[in-house]
This record gives sequence, structure tokens and C-alpha cells, in this order.
Amino acid sequence: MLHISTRGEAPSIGFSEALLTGLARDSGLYVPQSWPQISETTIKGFAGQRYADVAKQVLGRLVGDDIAPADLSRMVEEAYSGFRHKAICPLVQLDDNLFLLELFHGPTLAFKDVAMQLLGKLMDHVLKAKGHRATIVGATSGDTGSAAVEAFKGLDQVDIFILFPKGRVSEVQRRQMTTVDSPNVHTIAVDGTFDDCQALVKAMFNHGAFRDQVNLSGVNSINWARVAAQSVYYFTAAVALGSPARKVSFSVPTGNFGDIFAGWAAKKMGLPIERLMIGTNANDILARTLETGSYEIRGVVPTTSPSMDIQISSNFERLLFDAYGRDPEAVRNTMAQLSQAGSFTIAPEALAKIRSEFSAQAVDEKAVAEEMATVRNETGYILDPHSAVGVRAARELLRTQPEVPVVALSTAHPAKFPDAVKAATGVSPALPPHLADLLDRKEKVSHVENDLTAVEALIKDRARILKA
Ligand SMILES: Cc1ncc(COP(=O)(O)O)c(C=O)c1O
Ligand SMILES: N[C@@H](CCOP(=O)(O)O)C(=O)O
Repeated sequence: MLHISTRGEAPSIGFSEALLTGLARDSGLYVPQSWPQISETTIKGFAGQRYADVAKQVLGRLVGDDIAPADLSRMVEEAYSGFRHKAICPLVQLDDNLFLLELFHGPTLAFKDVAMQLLGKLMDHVLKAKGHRATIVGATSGDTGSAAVEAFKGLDQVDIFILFPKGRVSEVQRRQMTTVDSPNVHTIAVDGTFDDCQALVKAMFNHGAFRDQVNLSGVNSINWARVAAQSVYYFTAAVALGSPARKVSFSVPTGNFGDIFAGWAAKKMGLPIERLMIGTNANDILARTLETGSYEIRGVVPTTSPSMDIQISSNFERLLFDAYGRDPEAVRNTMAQLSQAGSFTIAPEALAKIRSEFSAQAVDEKAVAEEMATVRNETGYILDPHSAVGVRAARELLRTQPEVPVVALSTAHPAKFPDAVKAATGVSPALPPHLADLLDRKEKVSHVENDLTAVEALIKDRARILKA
């Protein structure tokens, strides 16, 4: 199984190389050269199977020959052995035809664990087989960072550096990153937004000398393996509701477009998804784009769902690649416009393709709080603010297609965002026992201005690969 860059000017590579490469050398994103197909019969057979067993089958097709099935199977089992729910990603019914897919039963209480727990094991395995070490750099608006730190802490083959926007993540999110005491973990608070952190990471990948010097690797959803691992729960959820005989829609609280692109990947592999709903918070660039066809960057506003406070939605490039009939030149031109003018316009045919598969709904702060309160009052269930965006957007889909069940992705545990949850519902959600003393743990964090040279200097000073 080969992977190609959305910009068409980087070498095509196998799964293991894509896993280690992160951003392609032409600044594009890797995707499978063609979508592996999973037959209706196989999908039907997923019903009643353990999450890990479905994961082995879906990922087996995406990994191809690159990793031996026995190794993949062992790593999948290990990755999901620490989840606090036996179903790994259980479904909960909220209302007629409205379901929640709980993705927060991993160690750091957000959906990122589902992919990251596996990614840590896959990278360690591939690096050891090659006898290589790597330096991982990641940008986070709160959840990717904590999941990555948890998954990679203590590994000999890697050092991990996580950049987060200073003062723009919740206290629980920050502490989940900064209290991990491991010699290979480095957290860096950057004076800026998540988009600034993500731009720094991409700039490091585009700085060839630095990239090669530290053997740079990435764990953001620019890394195809992240998206691949996330596609599994679309299968388990849809099948639990009667797929493939019954079509199901998904509503996904969206920022960097990785999670919803995983749904698109599942659909391209054969899962009969009716519609994919992009739920945004007040940072509504994607909702505006679907409405107008014009992607226009505005300033980021802080919200109660900080992990979605994003303007540069990296994985949208992967969707544009498909919408433009996999024409890398169209993607290159589009991305050049974005970096020169801060905006681009989608060609009418490509836009029509996107609109035929995706819907979008912006959910403002008032509606997020109302949704948390409504769900608490009507069902007793406590949503986190990100999941509330997904549920609110799901209701919009149900208004137009009430007969099609909608699965809203519940991407974080409410205890990660206690202030917003308390304000909306009056309830103070408790952290699970393994994190009960989080607020008393000692923090270790560096501060850096939003400057590429400063960040690279810090990494070069600490990366063990340069000391060996
Ligand atoms: C809790 C939560 N919900 C939703 C999102 C948005 O997901 P994506 O960036 O994959 O669109 C994020 C960040 O990625 C998140 O941390
Ligand atoms: N919301 C994310 C932002 C980074 O997204 P990623 O999926 O590309 O890693 C976060 O919580 O860090």
C-alpha cells in the first residue's frame, strides 16, 4: 500500500514511512494511493466483534504488508488494554435517532487516545526495527499534546516536544502535559495561538537541515497513521446501529478536520455513511467555507471548547485533494493562495462534491451552553463543550433527515473542562481516580516566544539524538 502526497511532489511511500514522516517533503499530506475496499459482507461481520478485532481488520488493510499481522495484532491489543470501558468506544442513546459515541475512555480523557495509544507502539516498533531514533514535535490546543505525552513517555527511541498556546488550554489539559516527569518529554508554552504552534511545527518540517538533523517526526493529524486509526470507530458505531443495511450519519466537532476526515476515509473504504456534519464553535471558518465556497482566515476567538479554537484546518487539504479528483496541482495552487492571501476559493465542481457529502453548522457560545444544560436537564448526561457542539450540529441534521440515525462524536470527558461545564449545568464533573491528584502535581514547562529560531534552538539543546 503506497501513500501519495496531496501536493504530488514528494516520493510515494509505504505505511511505516508515512508513519515516521508526518508532513510530506513538499509540505503536502500523505493519503493512501487508493482507498482499500471493505466489502459489505465483511462490514456486516463486524457486528458483535470486539473493538480491537475490528481495528485489526480495518487497519490491516491500511497498513498493507508493512507490519506483520501478528505484530499489528499485539500492538492493537496493548493499545486498548488500558481503556476504562470494555467497549473502548461505547455508544449511548441520547434521544430518538440521536446517539453519542464516547471516545474519552482512554488515559487522557479525549478521543486522541484512541489513535495515539496505538501510534506510540507503532512508532516504537518501526524505529526499533530500523535501529533509528526520532524527535517528535507536535502542536496542541490541549488534547493531542496530553495524549501524545502519555503515549510516548519513557520510550527510548524518541524525544517528544509539545508546543501549546500559553493561557489558551484548560488547566486540566495543561497539567496533563506539564506534570509528566519523564526525561524524553518536553512541553513548551508558546506566546501565540494554536495556529501559531501548528505553523511552527510545519515550518520545522519545511526546514530541511533541521528536519534531517533531529530526524523529525510528527504526531498531529498531519500524520496519516493518526487518521487511519481514528477511522475504526466509525465502523464500530455504524455497525452497532445496523449498518451496512442501514445508513447512518455522523456529526463531528471539528477543528483540524482530522477526526471528520477519518469518517470520510471510512466512507471511501465502503462504510455507507449518509452525511458527515462538520460542527464548529464560534471559530466557524469551515462552516463559512461550505456556505460561501471561500476559505477566509479571521482572528481566533477563545471559546469554552478551546481544542477547536483553530483557523488553519490542516486536514481540509486532504478533502480538497479528493474533491479536486486527486489533482495535486489544484491543491498546490490552492495552498499557495492561502499562504499568499490568507484565503482561497474552491472551484464550483469541487465545492458541489463537498456539499453533496458534508454539511456544516457553526454553534456559538450561547448554543453550546444551552445544549449542555438541555442534555443535563432532559437526560442527566453531562456533555463537555466540544461534544455539545457535535450534539447541537447533529440536531440540525435530524431536523432535515429525521429518519437517519445520527452519531455525534463525544470527543472529551467533561472533567477536562470543569469551569465551562459547571457554568452551563451547575455540575462539577470529577476527574477519574487516576487523575484525582492532578491539580497537586508539580509542573515542568518551558516558555518560548513565537519564533522558529528560538523553538529550534530549544529542541536542539535537548534532543538526545544530537547527544548520542
Ligand atoms: C475535544 C476535542 N474535540 C474536537 C476536536 C477537533 O478535532 P479535529 O481537530 O480532528 O477536527 C479536538 C481537537 O482536535 C478536541 O481536542
Ligand atoms: N484539537 C487538537 C489540535 C491538534 O489537532 P490534531 O488532531 O491535528 O493533532 C488538540 O487538542 O491538540
